[in-house]
Amino acid sequence: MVPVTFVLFGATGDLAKRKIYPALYNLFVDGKLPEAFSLIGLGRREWTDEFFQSNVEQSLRQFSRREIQDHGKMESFVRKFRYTALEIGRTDDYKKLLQVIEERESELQLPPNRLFYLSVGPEYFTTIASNIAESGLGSADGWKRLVIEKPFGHDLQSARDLNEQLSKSFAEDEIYRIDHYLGKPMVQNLEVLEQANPIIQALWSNRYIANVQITASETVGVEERAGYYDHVGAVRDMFQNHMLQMLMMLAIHLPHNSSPEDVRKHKKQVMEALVPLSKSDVSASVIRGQYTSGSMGGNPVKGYRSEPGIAAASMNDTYIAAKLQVDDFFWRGVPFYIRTGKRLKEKSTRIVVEFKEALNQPSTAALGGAPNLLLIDINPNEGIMLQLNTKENGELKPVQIQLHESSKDIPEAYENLIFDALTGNPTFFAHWDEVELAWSWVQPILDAFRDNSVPLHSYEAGSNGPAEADALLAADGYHWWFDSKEEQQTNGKEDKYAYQIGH
Ligand SMILES: NC(=O)C1=CN([C@@H]2O[C@H](COP(=O)(O)OP(=O)(O)OC[C@H]3O[C@@H](n4cnc5c(N)ncnc54)[C@H](OP(=O)(O)O)[C@@H]3O)[C@@H](O)[C@H]2O)C=CC1
Ligand SMILES: O=C1O[C@H](COP(=O)(O)O)[C@@H](O)[C@H](O)[C@H]1O
Repeated sequence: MVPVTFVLFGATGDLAKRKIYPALYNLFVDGKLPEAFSLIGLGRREWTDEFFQSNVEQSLRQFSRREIQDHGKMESFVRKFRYTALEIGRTDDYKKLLQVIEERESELQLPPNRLFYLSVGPEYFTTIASNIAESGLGSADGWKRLVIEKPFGHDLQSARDLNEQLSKSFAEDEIYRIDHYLGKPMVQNLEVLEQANPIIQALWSNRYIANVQITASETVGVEERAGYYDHVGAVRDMFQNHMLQMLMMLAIHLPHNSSPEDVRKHKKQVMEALVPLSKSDVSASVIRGQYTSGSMGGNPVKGYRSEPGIAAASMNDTYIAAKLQVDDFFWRGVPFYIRTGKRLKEKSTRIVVEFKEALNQPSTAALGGAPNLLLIDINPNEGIMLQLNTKENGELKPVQIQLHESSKDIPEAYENLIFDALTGNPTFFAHWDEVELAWSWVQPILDAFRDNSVPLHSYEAGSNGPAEADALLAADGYHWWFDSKEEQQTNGKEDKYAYQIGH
């Protein structure tokens, strides 16, 4: 692997501690970090290298998916880390940083390949990018890359402004916009599922698919992020990025041996085919919700407006469901239902593809069966399940066949994404075209929410969300799958439908 210096802005922060250090450590253990690797951590705090290294060590003990058993290995990992205090707005600090980087490069004989990872608030992105460019931190004798965390903008205009600013210092192919859902193994698998399986490929269109349901439900509430979340809501926090990325990954039809450019080109085509909503369409296709008090796992929990730091009359959305249409040759007429929310009954991210009934035959439901379904479990369980019908005692009976269940010892999203950024593979990062099209599609929803021209439905914490989201599907003759206990796949015998190969 190509030697590199990893320059981490926000090295003293929460994301670095919980995600970035553990990801780098697990890459190191798996032999997926370059032999010659240096990390320079940056923050305002006046830390020594030793203090920084011991913080990194502590974060590995607390957050790494692997238990730290080999102390020697961990020592050799943290020895690659150095710390320098830097104030983002102070240009002199970048000159000092350049010196530190060059000293380490010469000590370790590294070429000037530099990856700048911005694990700081979005208000700092443009200042950092321009200071990097102006201080000569990008060298003509090596490459430079910029990895940025979300949120990428607050709406369409601010995202465009941000991109314009960044592009003065970094070319598009040097910018890696993280969407951690794109790092999840099952989301990465979506590309292959259709491409590498002729059976699925043959069925993957409006000819056989009735509807697609994409759900990301969370049990957590707003936690300690009130200041951020109350201005953002589910639509910006999850829908504009993670949910639309999952839709793109499911709906693309890729040619064989596709390149990263093919993936991006086809994702862009999906976004271009999304039927736009006018502001006045929003109330017919979008459900906005906010949680009230309720109970989670038997414990009472507060409603959103009583959470610390949340405005008492907040109209912020903690839930959103929407019906989308992809108007292209493959998907015309197939509704995509998407929903995400906080303080829901379970933590689960999944995609359900519901197939149409057989032609010229009575409905399978009338005979005791159920529609054929393909369930793609993304998080926290990972797996694929196919629901078919069989006959038992003269009656149809749905059975669920577990096609794939991932082992627990698999890389986390951040490991996959950091590895790709280090090796220069942009496939699973959000290209500007996708981000812009996603903001464009979402903008009428933002406007309607801001103007309160759509109702804010309340739902009890611990429920499946507002009843109005059920009505969105019922109007088309469908319902959300796997919301009720008896439909749920439980790996167990009490499950009404469960039938599992090998169990
Ligand atoms: N935490 C998470 O789970 C997630 C975070 N994100 C995104 O990641 C980014 C970082 O989040 P998070 O780690 O939680 O934030 P924190 O507030 O925990 O950390 C912020 C970091 O920025 C540094 N910093 C702030 N201001 C300055 C400044 N003026 N000069 C130099 N350094 C500065 C801080 O260093 P110091 O205090 O030493 O000055 C600290 O290291 C944000 O964009 C967030 O939206 C995205 C997904 C999940
Ligand atoms: O980006 C975000 O994602 C998390 C949910 O991520 P997951 O991997 O646990 O599904 C969400 O809680 C957070 O609000 C949001 O900013």
